[in-house]
Amino acid sequence: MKTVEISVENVSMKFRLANEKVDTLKEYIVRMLKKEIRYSEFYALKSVNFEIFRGERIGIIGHNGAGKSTLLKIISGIIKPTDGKIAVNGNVAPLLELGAGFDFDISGSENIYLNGAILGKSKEYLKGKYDEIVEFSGLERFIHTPVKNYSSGMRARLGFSIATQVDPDILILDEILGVGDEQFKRKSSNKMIEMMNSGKTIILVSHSIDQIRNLTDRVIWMDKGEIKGIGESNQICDLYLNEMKK
Ligand SMILES: Nc1ncnc2c1ncn2[C@@H]1O[C@H](COP(=O)(O)OP(=O)(O)OP(=O)(O)O)[C@@H](O)[C@H]1O
Repeated sequence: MKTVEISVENVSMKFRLANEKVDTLKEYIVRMLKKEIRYSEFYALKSVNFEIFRGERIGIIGHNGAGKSTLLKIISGIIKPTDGKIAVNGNVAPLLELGAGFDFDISGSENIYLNGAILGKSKEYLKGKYDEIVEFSGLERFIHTPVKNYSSGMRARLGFSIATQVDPDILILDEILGVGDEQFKRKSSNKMIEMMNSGKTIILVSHSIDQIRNLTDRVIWMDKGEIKGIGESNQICDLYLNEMKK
């Protein structure tokens, strides 16, 4: 029997957009206190419903601004929807904001335990994975240095290594992007492709229709915050490409 791993029920995400341009923070605060700023409501997602089963590889496609990243952030728990329900059965490694949970004042080594705990892993488990994480990151020499002294590329490398080496149940990717320098980019892309073929539940957002066809089983096509199509990857990609030609 298929096990539901992620269920998204009537999920909407409303943002408030300021109607006027305000140049400085001071002006913004003054005008906000005087209630001079008018907002309009904008739905990045509107009553979205679907289920994802364990072990499925799901692609999400759609134009710029269709709501794809917003949906990934909601599934990852980075933001909460303004309406609807989301249930995730398993631990999620969102490769969206790498190292988002890092504490900059403590070392890379300590952050492995901190970030690993955020991903739902015990200290004992992380001890067993520690050497692999450090080795994959290639940051052996700097692992006891505070993260505030890392370059952004070094932080991304450590974040990527933790997220992928802790064996997450669900992997969420906004484009298969390689992080870090050229050598690490190749290594990280290969790692992602290996994970995509490993039987895990995967959600991949991509503008590359070839990548979506090759790497996913089912596709959700988002359009202006709503699901325009959901089904077998080749079928939905064909519909999407046909619509592009119009
Ligand atoms: N924090 C926010 N505040 C206001 N509007 C937002 C916010 N985040 C996203 N949006 C808006 O929500 C809509 C959907 O954005 P989202 O990033 O989910 O689109 P996307 O499908 O991932 O686009 P792309 O392909 O360009 O990455 C866009 O119109 C965007 O401007």
